[in-house]
Amino acid sequence: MKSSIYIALDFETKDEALDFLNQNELHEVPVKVGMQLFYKEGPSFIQSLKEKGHPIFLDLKLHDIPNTVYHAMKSLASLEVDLVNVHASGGLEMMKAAKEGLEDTCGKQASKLIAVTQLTSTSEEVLSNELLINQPMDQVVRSYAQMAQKAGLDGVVSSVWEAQLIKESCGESFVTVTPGIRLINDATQDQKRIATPEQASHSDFLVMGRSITTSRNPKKAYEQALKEWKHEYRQTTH
Ligand SMILES: O=C(O)c1cc(=O)[nH]c(=O)n1[C@@H]1O[C@H](COP(=O)(O)O)[C@@H](O)[C@H]1O
Repeated sequence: MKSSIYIALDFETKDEALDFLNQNELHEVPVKVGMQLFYKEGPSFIQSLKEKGHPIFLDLKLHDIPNTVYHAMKSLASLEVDLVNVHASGGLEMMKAAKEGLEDTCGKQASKLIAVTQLTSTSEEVLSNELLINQPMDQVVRSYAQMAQKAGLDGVVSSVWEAQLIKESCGESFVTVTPGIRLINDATQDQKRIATPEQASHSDFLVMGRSITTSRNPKKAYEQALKEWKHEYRQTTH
């Protein structure tokens, strides 16, 4: 998998999503399909995106008992997308079951599996006051990432601000996927742990929705994000 930016297709219908991609000439770009569109349009939409050559992150964030997650992943495996995810808070056994479900269907060719550590919409305050987790965010994210690695997963979702710690703890090949990305001066909206593409030097993949999809010029916004991110890449790796 080449590092890239997944555009979050958080639209109401497949027609809206496809029009967005066509009108902005975003051909074959990596896309993320989440609950909003998948619940409405289902597997046939995934198939049509694949036929158009888009790499796909199917973001359904499974979180249930291990047996249910195992069978759900068996169903999702047959869609043969690039990336699927679960919530790490489902625990070690659930994550192992998710991986088994994928591999029992597709073997080593299965979709890559990643776990959400803590949502980028969760602040330190919410972590401690609502979720009653009394450890700093970066420690929680690190230990969920280590648990995901122990379960045999390929990587995790976190904010940009924990990506370096994850790489240090789990190794360079453990994949870091970071949403909560905003171009400079864009509104934060419901996100809490945001960063610009330029700050994302330890991310293997970025996920960007509204900064691109609601931009006046989405293609330009996408290219701008890639440029800022890759610039940072060059500075840190050479
Ligand atoms: O798993 C995800 O993709 C995800 C995890 C997370 O912690 N935060 C997060 O924002 N996301 C997704 O990433 C996208 C971010 O959208 P924007 O805030 O519009 O850029 C949404 O589709 C979210 O569902």
